[in-house]
Amino acid sequence: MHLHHSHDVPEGRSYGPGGSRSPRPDGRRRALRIGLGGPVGTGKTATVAALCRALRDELSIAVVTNDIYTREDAEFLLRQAVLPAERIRAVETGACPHTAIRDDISANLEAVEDLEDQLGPLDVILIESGGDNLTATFSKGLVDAQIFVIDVAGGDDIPRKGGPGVTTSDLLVINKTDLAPHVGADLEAMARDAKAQRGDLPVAFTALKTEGGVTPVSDWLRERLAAWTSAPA
Ligand SMILES: Nc1nc2c(ncn2[C@@H]2O[C@H](COP(=O)(O)OP(=O)(O)OP(=O)(O)O)[C@@H](O)[C@H]2O)c(=O)[nH]1
Repeated sequence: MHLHHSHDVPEGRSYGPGGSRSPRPDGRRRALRIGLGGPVGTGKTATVAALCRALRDELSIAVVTNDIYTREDAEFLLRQAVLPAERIRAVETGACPHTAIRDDISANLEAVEDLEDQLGPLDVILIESGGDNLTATFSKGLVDAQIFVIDVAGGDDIPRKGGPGVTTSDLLVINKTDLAPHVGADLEAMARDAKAQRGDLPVAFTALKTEGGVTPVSDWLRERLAAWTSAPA
């Protein structure tokens, strides 16, 4: 099919914007698109890697990474062989990664549609944003749901301080709980503060270096996917 190379995002994209379930031109439902954002070094790539390992035998998964000038995150995932190489795409944002996931989403949309064209039906596409600050959020035109990853090493007052990632993400991941005793982070206070900021929106505490550490996130993703596939197309 024809791929868009312009920087404008045309109205009525072929597979429909995030949030819309409009089918692909061949009538199939498009993949569920999940964004992963969060500050530098909190474990976004580690979450993507662990999700791929946990789910790749049961689901058809692909990944898009965003880095400023490099393909580092994609290369890490390739080295770790979490998925076959053709399932991993790198977008070099060349500037603030915010822009690529929020304002000018055309390069990411192109990567997503390209993956679906080349690989056939996919269940999930994970879109990882470059490391950024607490305000990085994804355009609803790019993703159907977003995960925001923070860690206990960044300070246990981050959930209390809020910010759009903490307050509005569909899943807040608080990673590196294994480090809590070493950095004096109070996990119960973090859970309380997150609840106060997020109400009923879910929070997952993870220790990704631990076997099975990604389970709360993979369980959430399975639920999202079940809701996505059971809703009318
Ligand atoms: N102790 C501990 N380290 C972790 C955990 N998860 C990730 N790490 C480590 O934290 C570092 C950063 O993880 P990444 O997954 O690269 O973080 P990122 O958010 O993708 O980083 P950027 O892409 O640079 O923003 C790596 O050295 C990981 O091995 C965890 O649960 N516990």
